[in-house]
Parts: sequence; structure tokens; C-alpha cells
Amino acid sequence: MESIGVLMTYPMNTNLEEQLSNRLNLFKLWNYPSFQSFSETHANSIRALVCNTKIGADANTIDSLPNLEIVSTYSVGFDKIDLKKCREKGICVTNTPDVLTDDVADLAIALALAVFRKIPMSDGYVKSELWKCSDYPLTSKFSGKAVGIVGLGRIGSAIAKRAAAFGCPVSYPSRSEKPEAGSYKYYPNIPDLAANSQILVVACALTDETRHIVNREVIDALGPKGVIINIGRGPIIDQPELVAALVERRLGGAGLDVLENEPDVSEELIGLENVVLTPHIGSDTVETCNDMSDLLIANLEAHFNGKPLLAPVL
Ligand SMILES: O=CC(=O)O
Repeated sequence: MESIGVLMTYPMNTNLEEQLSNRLNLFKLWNYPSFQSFSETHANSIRALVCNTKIGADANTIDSLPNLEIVSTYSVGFDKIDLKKCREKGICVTNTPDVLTDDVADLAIALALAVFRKIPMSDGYVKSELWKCSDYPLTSKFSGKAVGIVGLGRIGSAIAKRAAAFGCPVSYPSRSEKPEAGSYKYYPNIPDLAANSQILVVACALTDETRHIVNREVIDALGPKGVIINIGRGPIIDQPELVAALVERRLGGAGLDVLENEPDVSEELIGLENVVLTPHIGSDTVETCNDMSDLLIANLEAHFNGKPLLAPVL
């Protein structure tokens, strides 16, 4: 396999880089001034593309690599890959599901706790020695709050399990009741779900159908005491509407691991004390990143050895 050219689009994990360069002929896109200058000299050598949530595989990239056979994303989400183009050209696509589910679900609960119990603000309170002047104001209880989950897939279900352990009744939106959802309650649409939830967790994939599904109607249905948690993708929420609702106190708070146009953050979000932000770190633990690297490598090895893919998207 040493002669097979693989292009990595972004410096996502040094362990993965090492594993790739031990097995394949690794090219790192960030060592070239532009994709165009890379492809002018090396396009024909590339048979595999390793990408992530920051730099994926758009139609131009795919078209510029005439011998491309497989695109492997170091993520569960594949919204940065032009699947239609891959399908047209018979290019395989793999992702890294399951191994990251626990971490992302943990972070969703951590964000909810951080917002309700004001953990980042109270940390700042102690560290800036304000505790000596007065006690910290009361916060809000998380246990027992009604949690609505948009996207009851692998990650959504892991969040539901954790929320249930905190005594939170769990609901989800769906056209019909899902037998596998057990005691969780279903609502026929997201505004109804939001109207009956105190916390709305966004855990679905970003697609043309889910872009901006959390809109003003949904935010207003959740209301001034409601909190939105987003560990899915930024553009699932209409961010200007979210920011306006938070500023005008039509929404109680938000815990956001992902943003529309990340890593840009609007000044207004930064200034809000009822908002907790993390930099898209849902799966970023050493343990999980090693597992994601191993799964990605196993997918490439399977492909180049003519075996079935472990995590096929296409
Ligand atoms: O956002 C992270 C992922 O899709 O794995």
C-alpha cells in the first residue's frame, strides 16, 4: 500500500498522520500554498482523500483528482462531502460513527448543566475572588427538566439515555411513533416538541431538509425559560434568530458546541452570560480520537485490500 497516494485536507490528528504515512504515500494539503498548486503536480497520484468537518470534499476537489477511489471523513457527519458527486463517480465514502457517540452525548449533557447551573460563570466568580464579597446567585435545576431531542439517532439516543438518568422526561419529533423509542414521547413536528420541552437538544445531521429547521417559530415555542443545546451542526439553527431571541430574552439560554459560520462567533453571543460556547469539541478526547483514527485507517485498509468497508456511507 506504500505507493498509494492519500491526501489529507487538514491537520486533524498527529497520530492519524503518523499511521497514514506509515502505510501510504501521505500528502498534507496544508503544506501547499493552495489546492490548485497541489493538484497541478500531484492530482494523478491521489487514490484516497482524508477529510474532516473543516475541509471536506467538494465537487471541485473530487473532479480535480481523476484517480480518486475513496473519501474517508474523520467525523460522523458527512455534510462537507459532495455525496452526489461521489455517487456519480463511483467513489466510496466512509465516516467514523459509534466510536464518538458517548463523548458527544456527554458534552450535550455537560452543556445543559453548564447553562442551567452557570458553571463557567461561577468558575469565573471564584477565580476573580468575588466569592469573598458575596455568595453566588441561585441558578436553575437541570434534573427533571423536559428534554426534546431533534434527531433520535445514535447520538440522540445516547443523549436521551443520559437525560433519563437525570430524571428528565424525553420527547422527540417524528412523523410517526418510533417503536425503538420505548417510553419517550413523540410529537408530530418540532414546534410542538419545543412547546412541550424545557430543553431542546439538536442532534440531527445537517442536510437540505434540516438547514434552519430550528427557526423563530421553534425558538418562540420553547420560550423565555427554554434552553437550546446544539451538538449537531450550526446551520441547523437559524443563528440570527437564535441570537435575537437570546438578546431579547425570548429564549432562556443556549449551550452551543457548533455555530453557523464557525469558527466566527458573533459579538452578541460572546457578550451573553446565558450562553455557553465550546469550539466544536464533541468528539475531541484523546481516547475517541485514537478510535476514530483506527476506524478511518481500517476503512482505507479494507478498501485497498478489496474487503467490505467497516463504516460505509456510500
Ligand atoms: O462534528 C463532528 C463529527 O461529525 O464527527
